[in-house]
Parts: sequence; structure tokens; C-alpha cells
Amino acid sequence: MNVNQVIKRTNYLDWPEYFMATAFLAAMRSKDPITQVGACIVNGKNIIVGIGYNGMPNGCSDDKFPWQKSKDKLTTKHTYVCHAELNAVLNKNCTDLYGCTMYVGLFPCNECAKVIIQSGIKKVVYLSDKHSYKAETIAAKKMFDVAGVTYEPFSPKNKKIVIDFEEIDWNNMQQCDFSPNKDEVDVLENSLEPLHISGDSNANQ
Ligand SMILES: Nc1ccn([C@H]2C[C@H](O)[C@@H](COP(=O)(O)O)O2)c(=O)n1
Repeated sequence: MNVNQVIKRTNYLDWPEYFMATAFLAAMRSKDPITQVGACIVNGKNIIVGIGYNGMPNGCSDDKFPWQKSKDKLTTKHTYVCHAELNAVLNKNCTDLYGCTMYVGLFPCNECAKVIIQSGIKKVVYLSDKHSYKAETIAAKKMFDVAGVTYEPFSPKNKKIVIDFEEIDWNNMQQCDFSPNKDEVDVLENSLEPLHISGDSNANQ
């Protein structure tokens, strides 16, 4: 077979779409009945190093703590909920987030901006800036500007990215000419002598 005749897929997700979609998938874990936010942190090698969504702190049951909004500080969700950005930073799976980019559904508030700056993240890509008029957002931008954290809106190539577990027909994938199909593999495996491995059966192979 001539390898040049096989053309790669072109409708694959580009990196920013993949990272924002990951943030949106994480947001689907949120129990907040009004606003679900997800955040995804990526390093310079396009490796995801932290993911988070808004939720109650560990050990604080999301059946017992309030999900309502209220003027009373003790009964409003805002007093208790950990924002997606904070959780993504705390969930990091590497030693340091220096130079990383955060993809997030909603522009960070002032409290998350402080966490982002202190963690070393250098860029924020956001989808919505619907609270741009609020003091928390204005303060966040003020801090980002002086601390050298850049921020830009996400402009999606695709408005929708659908995850459909039935989309890929695993049983009917186009095989290479030389790839055996399932029946051929069965015949091949049945014709093989059983393999006897001697030595330590717990060896890590
Ligand atoms: N950048 C943000 C902004 C908000 N959140 C979370 C905090 C709450 O759970 C919810 C906002 O509630 P709303 O006042 O819209 O009912 O979203 C976040 O994680 N990150």
C-alpha cells in the first residue's frame, strides 16, 4: 500500500477547542443548579495539568450546604462554593503551573485571579465575560494587567462539539490491507501453542 494515498482526518478538534471542551465537560459535574463552570489548565506542551469545576469543598456535603442565592451570608452558596478555577489549580498533577494557560467558561473573579497569578499561570482564555460590569471582574482584570497575565476570549471554530458514544462504529472501522479482521485473529490465536512463562509469576512485564 502506498502510504501517500492515506489522508489524515481533517475534522479533528484543534487544541483550543479540545481544552475548552474539556472545561465544559468538567462543568457538567457541577451540582450548582444555576451556573456550571469548568476550568482546564494546560502547559506549554499542550498537556492538561489540572481540571476543576465549581462545587462544595471536600467533606462539605452538597446535599447539606445551600445551593440558593441569598443576601444572608450564611445561607448563600457564594460563601461556600469553591470556584472552578480554584479547584483546577488545586487539582494540578504537576509541581508547578508556571507559564500555563487556563481555559475557563466564565471570566475569573478577583479571588480566583489572585490564585491564578500566584500559581504562575500566564494566560486565561474564557468563553463568557457576562459579569464584566461587576467590581470582582474589574478588579480581576486590574490585577491580571499589572501581574502580566494575559486574557482573551475564546472564539470557537465549531459552535457545538457533541459527544456521542455511538458515533464511532468500532466494528466497522476501515482496516489497513494487512490488518487481520476478528475472524482471522481468532483462527490465528487458536492455532498458537499455549505460552509457558517460567520464573517469577509476579514479574512486572
Ligand atoms: N469565574 C467563576 C464564576 C463563578 N463560578 C461559580 C460560583 C458559583 O457556583 C456559580 C455562580 O453562581 P451564580 O451567581 O451565577 O448563580 O459559578 C465559578 O466557578 N467561576
